[in-house]
Amino acid sequence: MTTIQVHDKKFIPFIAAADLQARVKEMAQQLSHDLRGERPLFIGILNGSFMFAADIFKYLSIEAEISFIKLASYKGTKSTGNVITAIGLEEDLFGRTVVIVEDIVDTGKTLSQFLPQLEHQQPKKMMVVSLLHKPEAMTHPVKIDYLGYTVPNKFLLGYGLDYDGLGRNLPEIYQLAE
Ligand SMILES: O=P(O)(O)OC[C@H]1O[C@H](OP(=O)(O)OP(=O)(O)O)[C@H](O)[C@@H]1O
Ligand code: HPA
Repeated sequence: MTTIQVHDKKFIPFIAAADLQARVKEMAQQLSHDLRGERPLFIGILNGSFMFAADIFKYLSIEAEISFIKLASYKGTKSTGNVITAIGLEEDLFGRTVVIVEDIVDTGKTLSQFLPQLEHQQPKKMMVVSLLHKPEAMTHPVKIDYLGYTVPNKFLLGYGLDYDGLGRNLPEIYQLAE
């Protein structure tokens, strides 16, 4: 792994592909243990989570379903601020064990606005799995039930994470060079 350039910025290696795979496998084993017999529904939040969701799902050893949704944010009224809606959620969550899969919880804004909407459907349990979390950036607290890595408040790239559309295909994670 060496320094790379994407658009106008330089990125340095942060988490190697083999380390990521080992950590994702560990998380999947923990989930398989904790959710045995539940037939959980995994919901990946597009676009960023596609690679992490595919890998963690591949390593599960229990019966499970997976679906993906895209979140769209539009300006609500002044009092509600931005409103986030889910596109593509066809499953009924009532009574289900639901596992939300994110690549990163950064400020926490996305999930803190979106999770209450899913709770309306009255799932039996809802939990959050995130590969990465930046505690220093958190302005909207979100409970993460399964976390891969706590990371510093620096822009990350690769393994699903993009910089202006590019870099999602990288199998390792890079950090913006100072
Ligand atoms: O905690 P937050 O500050 O809300 O940030 C986290 C969100 O940001 C990223 O998505 P983004 O909106 O960049 O869309 P993308 O997944 O399509 O890249 C990421 O996949 C999370 O969904
Ligand atoms: O660090 C990041 N990199 C790319 N996309 C992101 N979305 C939230 N945080 C990040």
